[in-house]
Amino acid sequence: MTTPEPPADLAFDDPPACPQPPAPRGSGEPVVDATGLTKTYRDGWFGRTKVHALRGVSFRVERGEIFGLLGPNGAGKTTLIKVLLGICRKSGGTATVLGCPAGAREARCRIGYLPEGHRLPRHLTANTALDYYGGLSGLSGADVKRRRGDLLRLVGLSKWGDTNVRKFSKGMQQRLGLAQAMLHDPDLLILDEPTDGVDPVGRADIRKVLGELKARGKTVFLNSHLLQELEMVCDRAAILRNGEVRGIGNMDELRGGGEQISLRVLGAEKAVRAALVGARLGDVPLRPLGADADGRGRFTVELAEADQPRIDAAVDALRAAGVSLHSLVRTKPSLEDAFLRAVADDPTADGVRQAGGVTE
Ligand SMILES: Nc1ncnc2c1ncn2[C@@H]1O[C@H](COP(=O)(O)OP(=O)(O)OP(=O)(O)O)[C@@H](O)[C@H]1O
Repeated sequence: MTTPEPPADLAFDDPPACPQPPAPRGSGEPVVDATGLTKTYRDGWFGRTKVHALRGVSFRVERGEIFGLLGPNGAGKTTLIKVLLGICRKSGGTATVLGCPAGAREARCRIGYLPEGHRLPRHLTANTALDYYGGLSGLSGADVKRRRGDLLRLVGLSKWGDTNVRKFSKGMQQRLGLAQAMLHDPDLLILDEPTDGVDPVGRADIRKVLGELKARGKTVFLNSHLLQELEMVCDRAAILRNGEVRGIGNMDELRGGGEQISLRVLGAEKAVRAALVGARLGDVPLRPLGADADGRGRFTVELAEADQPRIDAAVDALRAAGVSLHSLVRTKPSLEDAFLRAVADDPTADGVRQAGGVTE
C-alpha cells in the first residue's frame, strides 16, 4: 500500500447485500469473477487528482485453484485485493466473490486474509495468538481450541504452540499468519505477499502449506513479487500493469513463445559455420565456449523457435562435417521473461512507484 486510504473509500459501513446465499462448496461457480473492474482514487488538494488504479480488470478464479497476481509496484494489486475484500469501493464494473457482490458480509465470512507485512502481537504465544484472532473472527474459545492443533500441524508449528511469537523467525510468523487466516475454515484464502522477507527454507515450507490447502479443496488468491515462487505454486496467474490485465493463463500460456534448442558441439569453428551455412542455418547464433581438453573448439548453436526439420538439418550437416554433438538442451522462456515482456513499456517496471495522478 502506498498511502493511507482516505475514509471516503472505506466500504465497511454499508457492505453490499448478497441477494442469494453464497455459492455452495462444490458448485461450478467461479470463486472470483471480475468484469471491467475500475477503481479511481481521489488524491491531492480537495481530491482534485484522479489516480486510475484499476482500468477495466476482468478475470475469473475457479474453485480449488491457486491463482497468482503479478505486477510491478503501483500496478494495482493491493487495490484489487482491497476491492475483492470490500475494504475499498470499486468505481465501476462488477466483481463477485463466492457468488456474492465483492465485500458482502456473507462472502467475507468465508474468506481468510493474510495482509502484506502483517504483525503478530509479540507478547502472545502461537496458541494465544490463534485464540485472539479466533475471537476477532467470532469463533468461540472452544472452537478455536478444537481447531488450532490441526492448523498448527498443517503449517508445521505443532511443537511451537506455547512458544512466544517474538522468538519466531519471519517464516514461522508467516506460517502462523496462514494458520490465523485458516481459523474459520474459509473457502477462499487471499494472501498478500505471504513469502515476503522469508528465506528459501521458509518459502519452501509455505509452498508446502499452499499445496496442502489446495489438496483440502481451498482456493488461494496469491499476490507476490517473487516470480519463481508463483511459477512453482500457481495453477494460473494474471499480470497487472498500470491497472490493466496484460496477460492471464496457466504458466505455459503466460510464458508464451516457443522452445529454444541449444546444441552443444565440438569441432573447428570454420567447420561448424560451413555446416550451418550448408544447412541454410547461416543466420543461427554460435556461442564459443572455449576449447575442450583435446584442444577442440566448443560451441553452442542456438536454434530459436526450432521445429524438428530444422533440428534434423542442423544435426545432419554438423555430423557430416565431422563436428561432434555433445548435448541438446530444450529451454522454455521463463515467467520472468513473460513478465518483463508484459511490463516492458511500463514506467513503473523498474520497481519505482508511479505517482499516476491526473489533475482535473
Ligand atoms: N488510498 C489511495 N489514494 C490515492 N492513490 C492510491 C491509494 N492507494 C493506492 N493508490 C495509487 O493507486 C495505484 C495502485 O496502487 P496499489 O497499492 O494498488 O499498487 P500495488 O500493485 O499493490 O503496488 P505495490 O506492489 O507497491 O504494493 C498507485 O499509483 C498508488 O499510488
